[in-house]
Amino acid sequence: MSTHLTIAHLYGDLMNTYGDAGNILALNYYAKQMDVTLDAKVVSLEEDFKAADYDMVLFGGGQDFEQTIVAQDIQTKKAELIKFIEDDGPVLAICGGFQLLGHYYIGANGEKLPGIGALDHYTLDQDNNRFIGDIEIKNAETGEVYHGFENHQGRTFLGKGERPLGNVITGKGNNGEDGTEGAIYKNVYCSYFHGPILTRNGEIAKHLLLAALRRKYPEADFTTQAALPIPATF
Ligand SMILES: NC(=O)CC[C@H](N)C(=O)O
Repeated sequence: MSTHLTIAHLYGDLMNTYGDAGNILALNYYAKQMDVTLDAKVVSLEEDFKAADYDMVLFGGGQDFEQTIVAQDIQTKKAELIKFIEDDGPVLAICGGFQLLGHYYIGANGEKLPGIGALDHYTLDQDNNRFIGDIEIKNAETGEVYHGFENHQGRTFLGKGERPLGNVITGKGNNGEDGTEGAIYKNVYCSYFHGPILTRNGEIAKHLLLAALRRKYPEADFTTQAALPIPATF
């Protein structure tokens, strides 16, 4: 059976710090082994996002300047993005993208940027400091250990219905206080990990692809794809 997935790369031309676009290369790598073809389309400023047109959404990180622009434009896509998420659409949101899926982000200059409140977290600023460095976390449900590199000013606090992507082993994570990193809500995976995250943590690529396949092809059997081994990168 031939399977195909269409990915919306949200603001891929603006929110592309630290090579987050490499996540598409990683998805392609795993999709090929799962016998799935992919196409990814950048959906940027003043372009329509229709939930029904996509099987997955990627939303990368960005600097405060780009985030200011995106925070305004994304309000026009808010209703369809929430529809996609509530309808179990798989999403990967990194750093600035993670922040803008929540209620708000306070930038380094103290400006409060609105998010879309699709997830219940919020992000505060910090005084003249950033969390920068290698990070390692462990997911409480699967026991999977993920590796990445974080570089963020924002301090995110999770809300209702969200569980962390992992608990911090080394590094700072969401806020440097509560030991959480990232968020999972329905099929939405959020993280501060660059690296990019999927090249270093193939399990997450697999979770996203399987979620998209099962949603798009509910009658099909993806046991073989689910058994795909993930090469260790360390
Ligand atoms: N790497 C990023 O996406 C950074 C996001 C945001 N500008 C922050 O500093 O927290």
